Amino acid sequence: MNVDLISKYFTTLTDTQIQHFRALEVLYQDWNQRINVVSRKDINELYLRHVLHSLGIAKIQKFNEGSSILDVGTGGGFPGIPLAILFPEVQFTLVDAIGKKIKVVQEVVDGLQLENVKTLHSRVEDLDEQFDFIVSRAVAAMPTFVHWTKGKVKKDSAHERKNGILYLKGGDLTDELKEYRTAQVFELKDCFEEDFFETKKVVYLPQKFKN
Ligand SMILES: C[S@@+](CC[C@H](N)C(=O)[O-])C[C@H]1O[C@@H](n2cnc3c(N)ncnc32)[C@H](O)[C@@H]1O
Repeated sequence: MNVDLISKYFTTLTDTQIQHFRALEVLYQDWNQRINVVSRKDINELYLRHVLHSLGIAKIQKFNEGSSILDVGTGGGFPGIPLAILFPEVQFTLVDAIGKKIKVVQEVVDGLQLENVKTLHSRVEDLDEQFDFIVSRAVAAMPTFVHWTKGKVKKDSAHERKNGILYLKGGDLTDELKEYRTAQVFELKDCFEEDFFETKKVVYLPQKFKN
C-alpha cells in the first residue's frame, strides 16, 4: 500500500503534496527505528492506518486559508502532519506531553520542510492560545478532552461550521457522547471503502461559549 491510496481519495493533490506524502514512508521508517512512535504492525500500513485515517477529518471539514488548527496529543504527528500537508495555507500547532514524540514530529516537519507546522512539547492544559479547530485521535475520552481544551477555541468562526473539536474516534460512542447533545458523528465508511474504516468516525463538537 502506498501513496496511491491517498491520491485515490484526494484527486487534486499538487506535485509537492504528493512528494510530501511519499516522503512520509521513508521518514517514519527511519525515525521509528530510533524512537518508536508508530507500532510495528501499523508502520507497514502507514498510508491506510495513519495518513488516510488522519485525512478523514478533511472529508468532513475543509480548513480555510489562514485558519489555525491545534492537534492535541499528536504522538508521531497524527492527524496533524497529513492535514498540514493537505492544507499548506493553514497554520498547525502539534502538541504532545512526551518530548521524544515531539522530537520525531519536528524531524518529520524539518525533513519535509513544512512551513505551516509548529511543534510544542507541553501538556495541552498549559497552552495559552486559541485556534479555529482542535483535532485529535486516541488521546482521551470526550469529557476529559473537553475539560483539557476549554477556552482554546476562538469564538469567531472563519468557516461556515462553528469552531470546535474534530475528533477521530471508533466504535460505539453512545455512552461517551451522551452529555453532548450538539455532537455530530460522521461515518468514515461513507468516505473510504477500505474495511479499516468500517467503525471509524469523526466526531464534531461545536464549542459552547458563555455570553
Ligand atoms: C495513544 S497516543 C495517540 C497519538 C496520535 N494522536 C495518534 O493517534 O497516533 C496519545 C498521545 O497523547 C499524548 N497526551 C496525553 N495526554 C496529553 C495532554 N494532556 N497534553 C498533551 N499530550 C497528551 C500522549 O503523550 C501520547 O503521545
